[in-house]
Amino acid sequence: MTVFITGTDTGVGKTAFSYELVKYWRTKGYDAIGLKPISTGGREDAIKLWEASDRRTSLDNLNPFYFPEPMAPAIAAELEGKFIHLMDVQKAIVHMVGSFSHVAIEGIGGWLTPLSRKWLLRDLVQILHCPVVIVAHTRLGYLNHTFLTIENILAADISIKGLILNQYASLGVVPMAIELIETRYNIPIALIDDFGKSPFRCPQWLEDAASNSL
Ligand SMILES: Nc1ncnc2c1ncn2[C@@H]1O[C@H](COP(=O)(O)OP(=O)(O)OP(=O)(O)O)[C@@H](O)[C@H]1O
Ligand SMILES: C[C@H](N)[C@@H](CCCCCC(=O)O)NC(=O)O
Ligand SMILES: [Mg+2]
Repeated sequence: MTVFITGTDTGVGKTAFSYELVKYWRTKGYDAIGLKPISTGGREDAIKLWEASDRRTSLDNLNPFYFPEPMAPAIAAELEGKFIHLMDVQKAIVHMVGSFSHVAIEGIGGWLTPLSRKWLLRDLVQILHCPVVIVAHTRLGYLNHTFLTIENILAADISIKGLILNQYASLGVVPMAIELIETRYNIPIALIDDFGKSPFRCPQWLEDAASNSL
């Protein structure tokens, strides 16, 4: 199975979640890998996913496009005199997806992050035809960001596997907040605590999807 891990913003826990998910899949015996096709401002995310993936491929395969400036890829690439071609990114991802049983592809920033003057992250996911998992950090304002993200994904006809409400304990996500999301969009939700406090538990809906894919 392949899932695209997107978020409501940068810094919401996409890497943290993808890292735990890939490690979990591997402990279950799946040949799983985490990809970070595009990164800016360093390769830390890619290195984390590389470690979770037991370095089953090279760092360059896992993270083929990287730019030093910590900005939107469209800007970081131009500052280097480069341009991100959507088809090149798609090709690099498809090559990896074909070699592993379980793949978590981490996006970059939020859902509409610009990859170039022409393309957004959404366009990449559209041509990949893979379902998304949305990670939302539950700091105040997350409901608005979550609704905006969900609505845009659905409008693009992309399937949503589920929503991760990350570090929910810090805000104390209340039952009504969950109800507001569930009744409006009818998507599976998982609450994820701080990994320092409690061990990772794979959301049941992701678990079911993973075993069904074999
Ligand atoms: N559930 C969690 N438990 C502990 N730490 C977390 C958790 N979620 C996120 N963090 C921490 O919060 C910070 C931001 O998370 P992370 O790097 O995963 O965000 P991101 O969405 O991948 O950001 P980017 O857009 O830069 O890729 C990191 O220091 C990460 O370790
Ligand atoms: C620098 C950040 N950490 C991240 C890029 C975030 C882009 C945000 C773009 C924006 O919406 O302004 N890079 C990355 O995930 O590789
Ligand atoms: Mg990240």
